[in-house]
Amino acid sequence: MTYACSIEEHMHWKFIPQCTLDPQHTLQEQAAHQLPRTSTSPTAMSAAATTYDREAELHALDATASGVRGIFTSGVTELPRIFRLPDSQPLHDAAAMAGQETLPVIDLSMGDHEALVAAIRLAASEWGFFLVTGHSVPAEVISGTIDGTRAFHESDGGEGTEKARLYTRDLARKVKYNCNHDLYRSKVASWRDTLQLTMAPDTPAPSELPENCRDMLLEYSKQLTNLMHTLFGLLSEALGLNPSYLTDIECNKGQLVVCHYYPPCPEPELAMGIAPHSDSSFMTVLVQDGVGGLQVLYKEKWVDVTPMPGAFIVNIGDLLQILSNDKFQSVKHKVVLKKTTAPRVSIACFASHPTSKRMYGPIKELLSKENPPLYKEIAAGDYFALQHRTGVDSYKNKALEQLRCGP
Ligand SMILES: O=C(O)CCC(=O)C(=O)O
Ligand SMILES: [Fe+2]
Repeated sequence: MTYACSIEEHMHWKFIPQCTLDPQHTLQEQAAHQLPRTSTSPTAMSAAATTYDREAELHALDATASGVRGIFTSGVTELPRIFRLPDSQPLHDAAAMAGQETLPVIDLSMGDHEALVAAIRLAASEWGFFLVTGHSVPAEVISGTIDGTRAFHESDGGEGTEKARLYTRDLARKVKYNCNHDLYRSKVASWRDTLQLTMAPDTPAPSELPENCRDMLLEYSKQLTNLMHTLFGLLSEALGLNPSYLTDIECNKGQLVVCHYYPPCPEPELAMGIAPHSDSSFMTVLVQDGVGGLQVLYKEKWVDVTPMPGAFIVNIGDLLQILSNDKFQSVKHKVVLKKTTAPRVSIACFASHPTSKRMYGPIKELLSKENPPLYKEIAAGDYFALQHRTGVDSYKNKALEQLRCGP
């Protein structure tokens, strides 16, 4: 969110007009076409060029309206420089020390309710991340939504296409497709395209959704609202509150569904799928296909989230860390790229409401003399803006730090 957070996207962006370039052109051709005369040449996109106009190349990529997938299908064999991580990228050093631990797996269908609440409490406080099985989302809804996402991203771009219709950085649009929500702000672009849908509190008209996965997305959104309702109930109980507490304060009122597509990358070790970030949501529920690449920071080591068919990955967002007064952790995660010929698809569903004016701070019932509030109150919408301003870096969460009460 920010992703580098998905939801942060609501808070920024200048609108870039759509482009009608011939999708058959390679990105290099289009870049050459659009670069200023003083710029290098088609090779400006390549890693070998010694000087390059980064801004122009970002605009050239944006203008294709075909994202990273368009670069991939143009047949590049070298990673374009806009995606190249600096040699000293410390995050890669940390990636080298991958932890052996595995994420907790929680079976929602286990009969013992107390044991279930205790398992959620432990996972949310120690890891901030866990897998859930035994949920009631039908397998065909999950696989259908993943397949629909893949089909959308692999459909043609260019004039008159669904992709061109949806390609935008306009914050007001509820349904948008683009490449890197932070393309013009981040130092390094990520090897990823995204279809983003604001599904609640106001659901977009079905005609706004991509045609090939419209029904699936509506069904997925409904199922995820129900799953999140269950999870918020368990998390409320894990905090010692009544089960409806978190939904009563509207944690499940907003929903953002973010469908990521990571094309195969020519030099995966030099690029990033998603830079390290924590989610500014209350909670995020993610499903991934079988490719893998998601890593979670646990005890200062990056731990792989190995794909588990049918399981959802749940993580606590910053706003729930605030509400819980640090009883639950919002943890950094990132996506590394695999050496694979298969694209990766993941769908993140954020319980978040970036325009909400409702104030959130540590829950009063959790506070005492021994447990004073650790954070100031903030409106949900303002928190997203704060995270946007402060940015994210590898280990610190600057937005949370700024909200922390003084010593
Ligand atoms: O693709 C993934 O596995 C992670 C996505 C993510 O972290 C996000 O959208 O915030
Ligand atoms: Fe995330």
